Amino acid sequence: MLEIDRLAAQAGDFRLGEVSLTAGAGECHAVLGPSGSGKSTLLAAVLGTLPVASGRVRLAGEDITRLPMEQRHLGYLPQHLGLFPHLSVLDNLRYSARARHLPEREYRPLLDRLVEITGIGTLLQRRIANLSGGERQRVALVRALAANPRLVLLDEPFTALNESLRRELWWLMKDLQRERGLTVLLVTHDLSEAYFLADHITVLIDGRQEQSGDKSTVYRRPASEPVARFLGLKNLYPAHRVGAGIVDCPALGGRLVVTGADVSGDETLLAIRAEHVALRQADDPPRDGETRLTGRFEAVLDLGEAALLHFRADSGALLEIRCGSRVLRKYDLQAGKPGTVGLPASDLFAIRRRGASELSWPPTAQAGALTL
Ligand SMILES: Nc1ncnc2c1ncn2[C@@H]1O[C@H](COP(=O)(O)OP(=O)(O)OP(=O)(O)O)[C@@H](O)[C@H]1O
Repeated sequence: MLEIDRLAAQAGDFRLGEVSLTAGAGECHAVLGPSGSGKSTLLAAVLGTLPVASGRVRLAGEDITRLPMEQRHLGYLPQHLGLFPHLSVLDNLRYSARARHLPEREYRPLLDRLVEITGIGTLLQRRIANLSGGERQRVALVRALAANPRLVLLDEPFTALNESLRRELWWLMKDLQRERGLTVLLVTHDLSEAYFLADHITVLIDGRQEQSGDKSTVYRRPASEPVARFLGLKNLYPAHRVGAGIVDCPALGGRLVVTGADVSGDETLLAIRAEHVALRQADDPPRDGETRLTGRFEAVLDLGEAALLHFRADSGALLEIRCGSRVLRKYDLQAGKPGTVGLPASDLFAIRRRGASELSWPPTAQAGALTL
């Protein structure tokens, strides 16, 4: 089990901290955040290549905060791969196990399996310089995993790979986590990768831990505007507190009640995920607690499995809607057509606005249309 407790570190002028997170044996914790937010810096501090200014890192109960890097026995796939160019692929793969003086019979079965699954068996005698980008990435992944580490740190491990290989490796990671109790600290920009692999998610913004929790909570209830925007939530509308648990949100049709968490300041944002905006027919009977908006579809984009729509409400608000592409055909949705959408009360939630007074938290807000 990995426990990071109020970890702070300094890289040049950049300060990271304080970060606290955990990952149990066999779990994956994904670290997300915009470029330059400190994700690789966090990995460097856990790995031991960057000194820790304060805080603790524990692995299986052992405090490794000040342990020399080579005694931590961690698997590491750096963003720039860090393969040894003068060694063959096979010698790169054996490097960690040999450095730890593991006998070949101990590490070879896992290594052979990883080689087979990643399809690099024909590359073993090649030099790193002669490999393609995707081949190097697979070699670096196998190298990070081959010595059967307790914890593996993966910095953007699957970026140069095609979709089908990436998915295959995602499943491989799941297998290794389950079979060997492999614990993973993963840095990624890819939200679907984080949702697939991770049990928990931490979002870093400007070196600060903005939110951390189980992945569905972070997904369903981003705690602040920067997290929401980073996670791709577009439907955010300014709202004002007008009474206990009541907000006025002109863009979403007026007054709404916030039942889960009261708004303690004046300024907040009401939010709804694109996939929670419901498509309705103009003559659909009203539903309890659902806010209806009429307007016009401005754009309709068929992405294959799913579709993205832009809907301009009569109030002027723009809503992004995500639905299955079959729905497009069912309702014959096209840009320029008028339409009606529903905002289910349980899917509307309040978000803390940076720079403004804060909401009371945890974020269990549920908003519903208020009949006044
Ligand atoms: N050794 C260093 N000296 C000075 N500045 C550094 C050093 N290492 C990192 N930084 C700075 O710290 C900030 C965070 O860098 P870091 O690599 O951790 O970000 P990141 O979130 O991993 O970004 P990306 O997604 O682009 O890889 C950046 O502004 C970077 O330039």
